[in-house]
Amino acid sequence: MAAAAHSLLHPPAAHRSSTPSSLSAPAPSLRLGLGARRARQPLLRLRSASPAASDLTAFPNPNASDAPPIDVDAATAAELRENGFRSTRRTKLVCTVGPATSAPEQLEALAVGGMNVARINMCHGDRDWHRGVIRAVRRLNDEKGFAVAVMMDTEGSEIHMGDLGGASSAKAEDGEVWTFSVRSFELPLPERTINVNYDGFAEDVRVGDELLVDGGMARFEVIEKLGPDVKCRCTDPGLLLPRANLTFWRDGSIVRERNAMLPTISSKDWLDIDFGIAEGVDFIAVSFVKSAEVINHLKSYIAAKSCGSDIAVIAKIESIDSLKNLEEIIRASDGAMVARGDMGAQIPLEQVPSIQQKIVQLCRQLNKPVIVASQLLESMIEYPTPTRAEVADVSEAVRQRADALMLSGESAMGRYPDKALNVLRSVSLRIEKWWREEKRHEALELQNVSSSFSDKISEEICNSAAKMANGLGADAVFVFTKTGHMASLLSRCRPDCPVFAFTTSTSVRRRLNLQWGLIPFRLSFSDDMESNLNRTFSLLKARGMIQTGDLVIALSDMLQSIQVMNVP
Ligand SMILES: Nc1ncnc2c1ncn2[C@@H]1O[C@H](COP(=O)(O)OP(=O)(O)O)[C@@H](O)[C@H]1O
Ligand SMILES: C=C(OP(=O)(O)O)C(=O)O
Ligand SMILES: [K+]
Ligand SMILES: [Mg+2]
Repeated sequence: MAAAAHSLLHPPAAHRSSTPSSLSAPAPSLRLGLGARRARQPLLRLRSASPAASDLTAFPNPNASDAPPIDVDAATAAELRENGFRSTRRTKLVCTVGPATSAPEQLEALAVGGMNVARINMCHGDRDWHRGVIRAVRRLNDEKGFAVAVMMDTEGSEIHMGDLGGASSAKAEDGEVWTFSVRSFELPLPERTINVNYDGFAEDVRVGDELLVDGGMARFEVIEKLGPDVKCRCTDPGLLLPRANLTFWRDGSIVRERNAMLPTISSKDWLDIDFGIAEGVDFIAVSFVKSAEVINHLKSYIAAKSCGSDIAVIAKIESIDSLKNLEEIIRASDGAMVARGDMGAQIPLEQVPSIQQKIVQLCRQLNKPVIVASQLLESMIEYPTPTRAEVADVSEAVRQRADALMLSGESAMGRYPDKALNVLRSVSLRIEKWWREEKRHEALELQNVSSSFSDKISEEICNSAAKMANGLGADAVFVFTKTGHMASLLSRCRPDCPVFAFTTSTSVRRRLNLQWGLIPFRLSFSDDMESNLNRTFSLLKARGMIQTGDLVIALSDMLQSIQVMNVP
């Protein structure tokens, strides 16, 4: 992993003869004549007095790898060629991969359809299956130039049912008596019997408690306790799915006895995390986060274990505790997920929309990417078109300008994964366009997020560049960034035009793929902005992705500069 990332810093084969000192001279392929010279004369240049951070300086290695000069996928290139900058999709799309989408050709169809991040849910599937999916996504990226990131979502230790002995679902009818038990059974399971993963379950529930499956997909009343077995009568019939979440309620409140003491990251989760680190996943989403402490703990664990490779930690906001400690959790994390499925099982449903909006805004203030998840297109698990209400829900998340939308069952086990993805794509495009044209988005007053002076400069540069881009009607902002930080600060401003983020590392490129409005490219570059720009223009022009005359605002985190220019 570390070795692979390192080799990506090497310049492309075509520039093998370059040495650091010769970088400002145009490389042979950059003899563009008049156009190239024009690019070296920006209309405006602002440069801060602060010296460039030394760790941001690129030193091309003369033993270059055979990496192509720029990594871009065919789907993005085609989109830019056909529709131009203005109509690229800004909202990112996360697809949960499951039995309906795990074959290589199904994954490719999702990538072509706009999947930016593939999510694997560790509640389901086994190690070999997960490994197969992660490697298939990597292969797709290597062979087809995609930058699909992989997100591993932990199981967490909340109470849930077992896997129904292999059945894909079970139906509970009104009045039926079912046994919920912590015993382990031989297969096949006795009729109307459900395993529960939490040993304290039978002790904690009381006769008269209400038991909700997945927040109300089915309801039971506890009628009798017999040692490890709890007999429950179905009061609201419904479908039971493998590993469905269980909550129990007493006098109208959710009961959180000893289960509130369960660790957020279970021992099984730690093994999964080790596996994720070894396989080089890009994101780890932590289920049922209760405090910032667990996020800090995981981040130090990853730093110690992964020798330099950077895995981002996403806090899933889905429990009452996570709402109590919201701001400190988000500050500690690299991003958040509004996990509306379990959240809706823990708080009254009518509170979910306002909490969603609050989390989305808070994440933007704190410069953390945010994903809106669960039931966006739930009916498309079975039907080829969404309900009007689902389209309205997706539109609202896009209007709030969340970074990303997520499919769960729709892509994991639904009948129409590609159609569901296409609905997210077309609704995002339409709403984004509408809001841009009508200038309908409320101007969010962005507070300062930077602590160091150097970061403050970057932040001010990004805020100004976004404002200039809107004011000048720029076609694109280009940002050359090593760590991705400046790209994320630009994304936070939600400018009217797309942001082309050029980074030397494939892992940074994949991580940026979760963030609103960023089109990430892998490119080796130097700290000479003029030569970077010339080279980038020529590479993108050769692919038909930009044209002479396009108005570009270019930033770099090496020089902390802003340039405004027309593409030569
Ligand atoms: N790896 C997998 N193997 C089998 N089924 C899966 C897998 N991932 C997801 N699913 C199915 O897709 C459904 C929706 O996925 P998701 O929302 O991630 O899980 P959950 O419903 O457990 O929260 C799951 O209930 C499960 O039926
Ligand atoms: C995304 C969620 O988590 P999971 O699918 O893992 O339950 C959720 O609860 O909304
Ligand atoms: K999960
Ligand atoms: Mg959940």
